[in-house]
Amino acid sequence: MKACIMCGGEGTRLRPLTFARPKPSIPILNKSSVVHLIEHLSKEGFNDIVITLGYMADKIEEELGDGSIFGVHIDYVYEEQKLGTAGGVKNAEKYLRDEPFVVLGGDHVLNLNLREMYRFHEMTDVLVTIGLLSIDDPREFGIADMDVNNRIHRFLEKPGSGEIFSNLASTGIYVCDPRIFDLIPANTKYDFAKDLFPDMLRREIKINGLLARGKWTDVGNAAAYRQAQRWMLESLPGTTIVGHFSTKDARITGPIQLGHNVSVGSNSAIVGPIVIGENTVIGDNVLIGPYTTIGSNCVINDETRILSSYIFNDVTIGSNCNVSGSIIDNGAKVGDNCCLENGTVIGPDAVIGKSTTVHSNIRIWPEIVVRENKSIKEDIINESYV
Ligand SMILES: CC(=O)N[C@H]1[C@@H](OP(=O)(O)OP(=O)(O)OC[C@H]2O[C@@H](n3ccc(=O)[nH]c3=O)[C@H](O)[C@@H]2O)O[C@H](CO)[C@@H](O)[C@@H]1O
Repeated sequence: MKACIMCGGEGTRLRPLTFARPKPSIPILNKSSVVHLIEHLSKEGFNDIVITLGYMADKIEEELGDGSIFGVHIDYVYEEQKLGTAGGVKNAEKYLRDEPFVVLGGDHVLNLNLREMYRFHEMTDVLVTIGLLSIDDPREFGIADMDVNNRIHRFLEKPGSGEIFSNLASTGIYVCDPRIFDLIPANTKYDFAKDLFPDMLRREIKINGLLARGKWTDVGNAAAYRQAQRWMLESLPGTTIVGHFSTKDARITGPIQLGHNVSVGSNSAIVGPIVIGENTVIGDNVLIGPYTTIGSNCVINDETRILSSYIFNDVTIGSNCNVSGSIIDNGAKVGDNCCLENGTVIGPDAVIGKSTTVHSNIRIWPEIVVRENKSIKEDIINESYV
């Protein structure tokens, strides 16, 4: 079966994490999210994959190659200009002309039964079946009004208040018949949700919906990213500790997944679910709480507390720090006695001077150097803000 993954977007809402990488390459459990997606597709029998690329195309292509290590075959198509979601898929038409195919976003994290959705679509004569989920606040999504026979009668992209006629949100996962290409203009910016679906409904061309079962999120912003990490950590197997570590007397409670050569100092406590990459060094009297991932080659110094945070590779955190609900990108350095409050996002290679407090939901851009003893209350996007 065929799948098309849209990876052309710039991921501006996830800055500063998308300065150094495209959105699908942001790590979940220390592995690019698009790798998890390809592994899921492979498991579900979608072995023939085409990926549409735009922003930082080479990063994704380098990482995935021809797909053989994941048991799939991958072709790539490139967007010279922004083509939107449907326009991007139209650009891949030559790979998708001969049988129904599923379309997904490169930032999707899911365990949905896609094969079931594909089979459902095959039993109908419609051009597109939209995967729908019931969501409490669907304002960030397309919403659909669907009848008991799966037919969609209304569709509205990102409804404003007073326009929310349904909480059935489009997952942005579509099973399409190749005849759909006749409805999408070539080399033109054109979206499934903003252009194609409203046009089809206007022309009374049938669209089906299917209530998806399982977990799904798109990693569109930092909050969704944290949720995706949480889900994936919850799926770590039982009480196991996988991997190699050395310690004198640390208390380690699973589930924990460790890379090679992790060392944990004296009297430290690590409480899973947690993933730690290789060669990471954790000092004495450190507490690492549940729902945390730490990448490779990191150093966490003595007396520090890290809770529900996602720390990428080559990061150093000083001693006696409090890090809660934060995301810290590659190569960043946090000095001693710092406090990073919930929702902090620190860009790659940024430096936070010692005894600094970063207030909730603050973002610090790459390579910024914050001096000592600061209290950071607004986003730092260039040196003059520090
Ligand atoms: C307009 C559109 O389709 N909206 C849908 C999209 O919104 P959403 O706002 O999430 O759409 P995005 O702009 O994130 O684009 C979705 C995907 O398309 C890719 N992309 C985007 C633009 C582009 O020119 N090239 C490209 O490849 C992005 O990398 C991303 O993977 O997904 C939501 C679910 O997640 C749905 O509820 C929305 O109905």
